[in-house]
Amino acid sequence: MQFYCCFCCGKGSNGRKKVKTEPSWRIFALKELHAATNSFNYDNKLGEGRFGSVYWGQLSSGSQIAVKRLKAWSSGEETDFAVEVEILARIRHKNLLSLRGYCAEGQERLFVYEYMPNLSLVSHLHGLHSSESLLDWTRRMKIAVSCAQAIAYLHHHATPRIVHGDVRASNVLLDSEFEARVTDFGYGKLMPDEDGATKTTKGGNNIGYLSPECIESGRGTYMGDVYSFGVVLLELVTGKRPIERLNQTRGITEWVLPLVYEKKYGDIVDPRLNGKYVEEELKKVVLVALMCAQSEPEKRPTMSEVVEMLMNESKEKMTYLEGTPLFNRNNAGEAIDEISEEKQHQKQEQE
Ligand SMILES: Nc1ncnc2c1ncn2[C@@H]1O[C@H](COP(=O)(O)OP(=O)(O)OP(=O)(O)O)[C@@H](O)[C@H]1O
Repeated sequence: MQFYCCFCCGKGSNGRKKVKTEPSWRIFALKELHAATNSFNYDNKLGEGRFGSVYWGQLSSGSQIAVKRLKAWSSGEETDFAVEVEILARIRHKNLLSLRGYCAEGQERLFVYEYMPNLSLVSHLHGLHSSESLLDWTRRMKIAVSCAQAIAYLHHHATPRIVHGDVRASNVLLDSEFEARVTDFGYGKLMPDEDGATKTTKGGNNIGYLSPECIESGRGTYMGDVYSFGVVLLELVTGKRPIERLNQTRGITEWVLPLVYEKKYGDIVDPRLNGKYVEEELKKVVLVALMCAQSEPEKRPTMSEVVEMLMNESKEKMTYLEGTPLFNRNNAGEAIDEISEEKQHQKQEQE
C-alpha cells in the first residue's frame, strides 16, 4: 500500500540528510483562488453538494484545481477549522483525493483539491458520461479495488483512523487513468450538526447507501462504511442506482440477491458491457458486495478483508462462499426479511 509523506525532512534510510522540499499542501490566499476560478464564475462551476459549490480553476503554475467553497461558516470555530483541516491534509494515499490546501479569510472557507478530469463514478454510471460507456470491465475492477484500498487505508492505517461516513458513487472521483480517488472523508468531524450527529449521515443523496444501524443512530461507523461500499460495488457492476423508485421502492441488494440464488450472474451485470466481462471476477465482486451489505454489522467483513478478497480470493473459495447460507435460496426468507427491515428504515428516513 503506497502513501505519501507531507513533509520530507530529517534523515533518509541511507543516513544522508534529505533536502527539505515544499509541503504538498498549503494555505491559499482568497485573491489567488479568485484569480484561478475567474472569480467563482458560473461557467467554472463543476457542481454543488451539501457543503457548498465546487469550481474548476487553474493556478498561475498551470496546474488544475477544484475549489470547494463552503456555505456560510461561523467564525467562532476558526481554530478548530484550521486544526481539523491540517489533520485531514496529512492523510495521504494514492486513492484518496487529498487536500492541496485551504483558505480561511473572513467568512470564507474553501478547500482546494487536485482536479479530477474524469469526474465522479456517478457521472459515468448515471450522469453526463453514462451514454459514452467508458467504464469497461477492466476499469470497473480497477475502481472496485482502488476504492476498497482507499477506505481500508482510512480505517486501518491513517493516523488518526477515520470513518468516511459518506461512501457513495458521487464521492468516488476518477483520475486520468480511471483509478478511484475517494473524496469527502472527514467532513463529519469538521462540520457536525448542533446535536453532534455527523451531517454526512443525514438526508441528502445518501439514501440507499446507509446501513440500518447508521440510519438508526445518525452516526457514521467503520462497519457502516463497509455496508455503503457494498452498495457502491453493486452499483458499479449492475449500472443501477442503489434504490429504484418504480411502483415501490426497491434496494439494489433486494434486486441482486434472488438472481444470485439462481446463479444468474449474467442478468446482474450492466447491459452496457455487452457481455464483455470476466465471469469469475463478476461473481467475486457480487458476493463480496453482498457480504458487505448485510444488515447485521458484525457479519460484515472489515475493509482490509474486503481488499484481500477482491485482490486474491481464489475461484475455489468463491465457489465455497456461494454455498454458504447468505447466498442460499433456503435462507431467502431470512435475507428478504433483513432487507425489508432496511427498507423500512429508509422509508422512515425519507419521512
Ligand atoms: N476534485 C474534483 N475534480 C473534479 N470534479 C470534482 C472534484 N470535486 C468535486 N467535483 C465535482 O463537483 C460536484 C460537487 O461535489 P461535492 O463533493 O460538493 O458534492 P457531492 O459529493 O456531489 O454531494 P455532497 O457534498 O452532498 O456529498 C460533483 O459533481 C463532483 O463530481
